[in-house]
Amino acid sequence: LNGTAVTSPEANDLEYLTPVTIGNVTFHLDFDTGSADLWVYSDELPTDEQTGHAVYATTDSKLLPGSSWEILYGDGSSAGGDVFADTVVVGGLTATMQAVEAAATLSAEFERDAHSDGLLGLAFSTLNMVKPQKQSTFFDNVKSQLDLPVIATSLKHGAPGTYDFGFIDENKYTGPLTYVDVDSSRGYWTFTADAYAFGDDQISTSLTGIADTGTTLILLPSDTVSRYYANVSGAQDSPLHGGYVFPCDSKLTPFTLVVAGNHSVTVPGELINYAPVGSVSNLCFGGIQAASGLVDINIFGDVFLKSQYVVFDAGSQGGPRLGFANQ
Ligand SMILES: O=C([C@@H]1CCCNC1)N1CCCCC1
Repeated sequence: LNGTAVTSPEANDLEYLTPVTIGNVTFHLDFDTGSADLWVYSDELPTDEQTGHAVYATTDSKLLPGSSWEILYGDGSSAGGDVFADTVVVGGLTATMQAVEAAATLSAEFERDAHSDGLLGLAFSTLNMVKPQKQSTFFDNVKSQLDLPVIATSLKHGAPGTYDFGFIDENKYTGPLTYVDVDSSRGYWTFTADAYAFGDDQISTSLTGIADTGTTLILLPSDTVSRYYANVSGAQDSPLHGGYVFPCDSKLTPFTLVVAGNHSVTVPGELINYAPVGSVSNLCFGGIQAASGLVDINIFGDVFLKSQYVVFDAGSQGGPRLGFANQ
């Protein structure tokens, strides 16, 4: 059995939300290939923090005795609580004894997110934060039902896309799929590009980072980012806006990763114009920004992933790997 779930972007493609049924309640969760916990808003939160969200009824649920969870994300946000076992359905696929992590505390960033009802982690289960015993991700729990141990993402700019589980949909991409090996030793979908390019200007330096559906932008080393915006007239690193901004009518340089020897994975300039900074100024915020001090790795987030049909292959032909094709 395989499955497909439709995922829909919030305003400015800030995050993509996908319906997940837990017990008999449907939650809209942020699928996150950069973490490995499935957590949801719950009745253990202060009532005002539950308002507007689907809420997990812990009083009707099967507790995992003695288990708890606490996560600090690289963007500084955090959440924590206790753990239950429940039936979780995504895109027609069912995990009967899925660890569902009920939020009892949320940081301000999550309290401000009026739309997401929680996260569904799709990184490797070694990254799960439940104690005393790590729990398996939804993907690990359904993997044995799938034809192939793969998740394939089709995230789009300003339009619904899909998460395919167990199969690769040839109708969703053009040209060949190019695969690159993944180093899963830190629990992320980490890969290395042999070189990268800003437009026609190739830089023969390797770039290692993670494919992270839960991060909005592309986050790179600050000197690399400054070199990119040197190509964009009128661009400036604005403390007021928290990163690089430029005139909204700028023609942005494409960003290319060179992988698997000589295959180019290119993000068109248009996708690097992330969004206007506000309703009055004609400044736009860049889709490539510097990784914050908290995070010491590069993150290829949604701005990157939107240009590709991406196959997160956990080992259909040996080790874990990522496949990229234009969509
Ligand atoms: O917390 C995160 C991200 C935050 C946004 C959502 N995806 C997971 N990490 C990924 C990069 C290394 C540090 C941990």
